[in-house]
Amino acid sequence: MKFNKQDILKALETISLAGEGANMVESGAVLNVITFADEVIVDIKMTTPAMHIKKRAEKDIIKTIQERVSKDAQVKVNIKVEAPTKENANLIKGKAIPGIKNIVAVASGKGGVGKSTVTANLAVTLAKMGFKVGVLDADIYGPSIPLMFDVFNERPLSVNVDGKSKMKPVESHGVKVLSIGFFTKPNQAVIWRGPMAAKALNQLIFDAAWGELDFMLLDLPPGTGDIHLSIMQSLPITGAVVVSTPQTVALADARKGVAMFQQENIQVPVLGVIENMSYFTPAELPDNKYYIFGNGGAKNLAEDLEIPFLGEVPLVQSIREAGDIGRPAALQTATPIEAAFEEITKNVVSETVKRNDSLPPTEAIKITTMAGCSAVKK
Ligand SMILES: Nc1ncnc2c1ncn2[C@@H]1O[C@H](COP(=O)(O)OP(=O)(O)OP(=O)(O)O)[C@@H](O)[C@H]1O
Repeated sequence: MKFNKQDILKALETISLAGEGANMVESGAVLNVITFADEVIVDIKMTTPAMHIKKRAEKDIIKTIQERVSKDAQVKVNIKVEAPTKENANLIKGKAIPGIKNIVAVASGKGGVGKSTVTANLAVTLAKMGFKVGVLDADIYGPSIPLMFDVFNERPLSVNVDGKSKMKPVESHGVKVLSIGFFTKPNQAVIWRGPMAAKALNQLIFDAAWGELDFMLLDLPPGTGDIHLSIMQSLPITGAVVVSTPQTVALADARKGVAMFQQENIQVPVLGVIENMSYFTPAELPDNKYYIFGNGGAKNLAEDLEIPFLGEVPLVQSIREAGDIGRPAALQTATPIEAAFEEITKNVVSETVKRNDSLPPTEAIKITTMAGCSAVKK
């Protein structure tokens, strides 16, 4: 006996997949029906890999065909799972900026965890590796990058580029720097709404003569407020790095930070988590480690959220001192601090490359200088 394909389709029109209003023929879930002797093969596609929903669909199909067409039908159901394609998922938003290949936002949920310190050290390490680097200090609440690069008394000059006046970033330690702090008075609390901050930052990016950059690091304000939403939605951010200490309160805020980037209307890929102040090491006992804020918290968080762990930075007096005198500690050669930042920076570069590779070719922004990073050699 051979069954009629139309009868099978008619039977399948009486059932729908869980969560879908239309019947499975109308919704396009039924891909194909093949009948051969007493066999009926139904190919369907689903958007969920959930086992119990797959099982239920299979059971419903078999039951319906046997009830409505023939109880002798030997029904086989093939289920193909197709994840829904999210529009604009992980695409770079905003206008691409000529000459700037990657914008990496450095964020933290909690304040004071060392986000600016990490940004400054990442920047000088990238520059040492041969990348062209810029830092844009977007921390409107407490712009500390000018201090960390010893340029707090400087102001960007105006230069003429193709007949237009542009701001020339200040240069220090091989890194181009612009800060919102150059334009606000010291001791003045800045009260800005998100769109205002985003507009000011847009100017610092688009109306500045950055030249060619492999990486622009964006030092974000702490927290997860509307400022962040505006910045993320209006600037073409390649990816974000979240800095946290291993302390429970900082980790809880870092989790919120990651969630913010992964939010439906933001979708900035998270390149990973960096743990700062992982352990304290006194200068006179360099082999001793004291886990003041807890042990391994950020690594566990990264594992839990299934995002890369980019590395850890110890709490050492010289990092603070180096920041205060405006010469990031990673510039001190042949030190464990230099090695720690090199490791983290390599991881940031390789995660950026991976992220760019997973974009459609038209959107992909490639890094051209691969110096110092084995992970990017192809
Ligand atoms: N690993 C470290 N070892 C020693 N001191 C550190 C370390 N990381 C940061 N610091 C010090 O901690 C203080 C806060 O760091 P930083 O300003 O980088 O934090 P932040 O997260 O950017 O702060 P904010 O929330 O104000 O933006 C600074 O004095 C800095 O020098």
